[in-house]
Amino acid sequence: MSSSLKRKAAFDDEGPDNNYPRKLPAISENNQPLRPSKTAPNVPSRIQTRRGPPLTIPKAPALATTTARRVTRATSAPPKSEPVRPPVRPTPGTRAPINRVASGSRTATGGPRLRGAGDDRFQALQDQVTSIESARAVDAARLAADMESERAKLSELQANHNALSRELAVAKSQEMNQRQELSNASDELEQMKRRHANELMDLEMDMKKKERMIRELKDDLRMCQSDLERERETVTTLKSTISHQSTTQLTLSTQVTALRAQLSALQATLDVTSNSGTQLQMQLETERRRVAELEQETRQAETIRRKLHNMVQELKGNIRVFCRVRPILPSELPPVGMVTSTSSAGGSSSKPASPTPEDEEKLREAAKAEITYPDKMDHKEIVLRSSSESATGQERKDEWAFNFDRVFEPNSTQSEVFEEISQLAQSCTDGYNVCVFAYGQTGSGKSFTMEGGSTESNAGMIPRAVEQVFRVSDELKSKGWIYKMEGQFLEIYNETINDLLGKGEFDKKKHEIKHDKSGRTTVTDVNIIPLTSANQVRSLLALAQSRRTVASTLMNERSSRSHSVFTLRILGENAMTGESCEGSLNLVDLAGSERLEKSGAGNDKDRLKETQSINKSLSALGDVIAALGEKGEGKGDKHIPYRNSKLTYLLQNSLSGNSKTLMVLNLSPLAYHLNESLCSLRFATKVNNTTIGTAKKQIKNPS
Ligand SMILES: Nc1ncnc2c1ncn2[C@@H]1O[C@H](COP(=O)(O)OP(=O)(O)OP(=O)(O)O)[C@@H](O)[C@H]1O
Repeated sequence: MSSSLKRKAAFDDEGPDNNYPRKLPAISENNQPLRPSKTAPNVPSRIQTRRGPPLTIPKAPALATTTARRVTRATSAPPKSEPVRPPVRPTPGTRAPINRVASGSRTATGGPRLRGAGDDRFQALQDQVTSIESARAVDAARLAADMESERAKLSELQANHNALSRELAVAKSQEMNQRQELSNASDELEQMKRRHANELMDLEMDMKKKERMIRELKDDLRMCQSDLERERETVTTLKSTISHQSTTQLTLSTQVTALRAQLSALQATLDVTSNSGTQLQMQLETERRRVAELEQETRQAETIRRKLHNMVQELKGNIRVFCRVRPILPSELPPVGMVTSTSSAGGSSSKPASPTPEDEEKLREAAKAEITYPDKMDHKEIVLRSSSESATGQERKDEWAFNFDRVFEPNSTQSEVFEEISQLAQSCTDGYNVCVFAYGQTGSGKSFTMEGGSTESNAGMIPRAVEQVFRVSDELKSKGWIYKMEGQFLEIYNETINDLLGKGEFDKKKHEIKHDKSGRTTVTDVNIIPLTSANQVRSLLALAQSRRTVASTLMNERSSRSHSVFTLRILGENAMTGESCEGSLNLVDLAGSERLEKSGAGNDKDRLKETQSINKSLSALGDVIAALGEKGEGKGDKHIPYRNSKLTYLLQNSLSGNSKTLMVLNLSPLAYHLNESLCSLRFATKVNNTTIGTAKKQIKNPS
């Protein structure tokens, strides 16, 4: 049995589904009642009670016995003789007959009515009891024997039972041990599982870490491979370079050897020449001193050149006049069809024909005033002619000849005009005040001469002069001169000064002209722009022009009805000689000089005012020039009426003292403008004959 238990425990332990110990069925500590022995089915309860726990459940006869015993105690008399009936053996489950008899006897004892029958009955019962008693005795003996055998069996069983109990106890303790072991093992297993899970987790983390490391290493590897590839390429390049250089080195080392040989030869020569070197050093020193002397002489020569240049300018006369006649413009030719073509037969055709080149030329000739330039050498003379019919019907021919410092024909270029002016522009870097006027009637070419067109070739006097000043100042840097330049651009319209480089608030701001004792002229509240390049000046001129154009939409052709004055101030210092100078270049585009009746002002009040103020300022200019001329002729302390107009007052310092003034007289080539041209020529002659300086010009051809 213990082996079977062991086997069961082992099976439980080994069972595929039983990972955990299964609770074994409880074995009762108390002995279970054994099944009733087949050999002693009706053991009386009394015997059983005496000898231990009953082996069988007491049966009905036991009850009958109890009842009989009670009856026996109640009646001590012996039962009447009656045929003994065999005792009725109660069959299991049958009780009623005996009970009924017992209860009937109890009732019978209570009443006299039942006494006779009862005695019989009692006797019968007594007999019965006796028989039962004897049967019982037999049964008891048999029972005792059965009991004995049962007891023997029982003790055998008991022994078996005890043995089994011991085996069971052993098995139990073994099982307990095994269970303990099992529980320990399962605990251990649990711990192992936990450890395993932790280790697994650690391993997974490790693995992830390692995978990451692998990835990084792979990346590194890739980079290293590309680096390696590059390095390999570099190495290849370097190898080729090295091989090339080793060839070069070989060549060079050969050359070095050759050069060393040359060097030693030269060393020998040097030794020979070193002696003469000392002599050359001395010569060099002498030459250096000579150079310094020459430089000093150059500087002195520069100062002398300035003086001579000034003298030449003075000898030419301080106010010089150039006359320039502009070409006829295509727009000034008479409209096509006005002249009958000469090629048309009979000349009577009323139908207009397209003009031939000859006709064009004739048209041009007819429109042109008769102007000639007889002095082909010096270009100083201009002659105007006109033919008209006198009152008597005779043809009258008039001729006017004028002499100026230079006359420019219609085909002359801007650069040719500037060539003559450039010396004046240079004077202002020498510290002189220079003033260039453009004078002439409206449309005669003043603005073209002063400002010019947009291309390089037709740039006017202002941009060219500025460029020249910058160029000369650059050249003079080598002689120690450093120049600073600044510029302003003003307009005088109806005797009001406007700042063309300001905000364009024309005729609103009040500007005043001031002269200080050092001969410097300033205008209040105007923008003075530091100038750094000729290009910058060009854009400033364009800005001024645009401001004037804006204003002209309000005031109708403002540019021809106002004077414009561009002033470039130059401050120079020579650190070598310690000299300093301050000069200015005033470039003036005067308003149209036409007379009142020609101006077309008529009843237009504004035009009338404009023309009057133009005339006032131009005649004031004439008066100033005349007064200066008289003063120059030595007519004492002649008053110069500078204050008569804003223009003359502004240019006061440029018209006197060490100023060099040039007037460019612009003339229209049109026959229609002949009279205006003559007026301008007369005014210019007056100016030209004025000498402010030491030399006086002769009047060659008074008109
Ligand atoms: N030497 C020249 N060569 C070619 N064209 C010229 C010359 N002089 C003037 N012109 C042209 O004649 C026209 C009038 O010239 P400009 O405007 O300079 O005259 P102006 O005297 O300044 O007139 P305003 O007094 O109205 O300003 C312009 O179209 C100009 O281009």
